[in-house]
Amino acid sequence: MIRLEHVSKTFTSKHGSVEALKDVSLTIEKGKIFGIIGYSGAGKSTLIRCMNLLERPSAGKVWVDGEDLMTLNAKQLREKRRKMGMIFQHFNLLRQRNVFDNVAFPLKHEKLSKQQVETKVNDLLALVGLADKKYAYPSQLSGGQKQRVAIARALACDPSVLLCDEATSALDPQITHSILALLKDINRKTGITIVIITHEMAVIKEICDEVAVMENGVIVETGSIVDIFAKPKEKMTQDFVNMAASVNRIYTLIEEGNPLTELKSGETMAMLRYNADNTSQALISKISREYGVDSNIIFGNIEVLKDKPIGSLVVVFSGSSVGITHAMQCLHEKGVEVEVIRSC
Ligand SMILES: Nc1ncnc2c1ncn2[C@@H]1O[C@H](COP(=O)(O)OP(=O)(O)OP(=O)(O)O)[C@@H](O)[C@H]1O
Repeated sequence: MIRLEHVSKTFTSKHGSVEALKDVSLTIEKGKIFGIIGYSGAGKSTLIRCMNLLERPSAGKVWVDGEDLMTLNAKQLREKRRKMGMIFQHFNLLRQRNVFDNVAFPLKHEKLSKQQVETKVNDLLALVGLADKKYAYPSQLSGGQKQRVAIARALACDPSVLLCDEATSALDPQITHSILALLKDINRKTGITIVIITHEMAVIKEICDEVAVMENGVIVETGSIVDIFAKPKEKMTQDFVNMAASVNRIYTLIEEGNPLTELKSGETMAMLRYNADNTSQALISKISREYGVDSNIIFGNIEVLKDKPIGSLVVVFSGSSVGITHAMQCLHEKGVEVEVIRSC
């Protein structure tokens, strides 16, 4: 388990100081895949680097598996970090060493025989699907293959935690998918805790159990992936959720003045977010029957997250203004989040 308590980090230079983290508290349960999302400069990298003290917090405590990292001396911290693997956006492989030597590199402190190292590295390369690239050099590998080597190297000392700093940001969507599938598989097989920082909600959606949303050095919202996608509370979270869904195109279409988004007098356009608890109910027919409100669905998408259907619809309601108000109230009472986009 990772626990941050009131962690702050201020960078000071001759140009002034930057408060990269402001009183951040966070608990990541053992065995979870935990995502941290935010725009550039939100403080994500600083936060993940505080988890293994690559960055030392200016204030606060960092607990990993019951140990307060801030109290460890340099040697103890080195030991601890060996149990906390880390991978990076640009892989950070040793260019002059082949794949085998890159993966074997962290094992030099492990007091293993040559044969044991050989077996360990072969097992890790098999795990990441690179058994046939043992003698290749990083320059001979694709981006996805380099990240697989980095993952094997990060797992060499059997860590309890794997920290992923924008690990898929340099990869195309298909390779990103395969790397995330690999991380998920490793999490399932080994029970390792995985922390992922990213600016892409698609990454969070594909792999994480829980997510924290960061803005200006603060965690603005945290929760299970299902709750965050179904009921995002903060504006920043809503923006990220919309970004991952095709329904967010509605805002671009409105800006572009697309005829699809034009409303007639008395119409209201709304975003409806529904979750597993209300997807099976015929709510659109219900509001039509009970309040005489027609619903024209402009966009819709449904996802299955953690085996639960989560969906969003962009709908234009028409009917009497009282009817529309009651219809939206009724949807809200049934657990559907209703956000009015525009009315005419
Ligand atoms: N070593 C440093 N010295 C001074 N300021 C820093 C340092 N590292 C980060 N910062 C500042 O701290 C803030 C948070 O940076 P950080 O890299 O943690 O954000 P981020 O969310 O990871 O952004 P990105 O996605 O662009 O990497 C930024 O304003 C950044 O300029």
